[in-house]
Amino acid sequence: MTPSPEPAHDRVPLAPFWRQWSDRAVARAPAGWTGLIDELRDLQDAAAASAPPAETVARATALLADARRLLAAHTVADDEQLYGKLLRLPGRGQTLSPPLRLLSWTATEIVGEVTFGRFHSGSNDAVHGGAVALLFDEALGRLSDLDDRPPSRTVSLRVEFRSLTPVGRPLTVRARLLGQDGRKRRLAGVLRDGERLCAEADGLFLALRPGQR
Ligand SMILES: CCCCCCCC(=O)SCCNC(=O)CCNC(=O)[C@H](O)C(C)(C)COP(=O)(O)OP(=O)(O)OC[C@H]1O[C@@H](n2cnc3c(N)ncnc32)[C@H](O)[C@@H]1OP(=O)(O)O
Repeated sequence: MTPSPEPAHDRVPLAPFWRQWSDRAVARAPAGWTGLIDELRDLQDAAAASAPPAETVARATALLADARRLLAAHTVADDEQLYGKLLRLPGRGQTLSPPLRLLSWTATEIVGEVTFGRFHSGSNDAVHGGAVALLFDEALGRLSDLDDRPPSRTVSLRVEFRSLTPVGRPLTVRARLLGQDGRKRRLAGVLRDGERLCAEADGLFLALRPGQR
């Protein structure tokens, strides 16, 4: 696999399993679905950042309950859900972890950009450590399963927090495949704010056997 000539997240090569998984969700997604997910992400940040008066709390709670009832009327099994499966989109259509935008990639390295919102703040405008681990799981997992490699699962993830990870600024994440030994893939990642190292991680991913979920 050669480095991408025109880096763009939606051109990241997907292995057959993930391409099918993602394309099936794209085909079933109704018009406006990605707008709903973007709104949900903005809502999480707005809720985390606000200190509203009681009338606003009551109105927002009623609106949220309405939205929840509308969506819950269309609950489906995990296999049929759309959330998190749009792999060609930064954030892949989910709000658990902040959108990871892949800027460049080879078979053994990806570089991406991420901005944490207030929703992922732990305290003092610093990102919660668990959210940093979430980002690494996402970035290392994405590289682990890139190209034609069979799908894998994280079996071990170790994170070292080197300095505070700021909220609201574009950060760079770099993941590398260090080696493969049978089903085992060793990966490492770094998260930087400009030149400053915020955190680094190493992980072990295990390729699933055929039929294993
Ligand atoms: C596209 C979206 C990107 C997002 C990516 C997100 C990725 C994730 O978060 S996945 C979710 C979190 N991970 C999980 O839930 C995994 C839970 N674990 C499992 O399901 C199982 O352990 C599974 C299926 C991965 C492997 O089970 P199984 O096939 O029975 O493997 P098993 O025989 O136990 O182990 C295989 C080898 O790995 C080794 N191994 C297993 N776990 C570990 C570990 N934690 N540390 C070190 N080695 C390990 C074993 O020792 C064994 O080594 P050897 O072959 O040398 O004896």
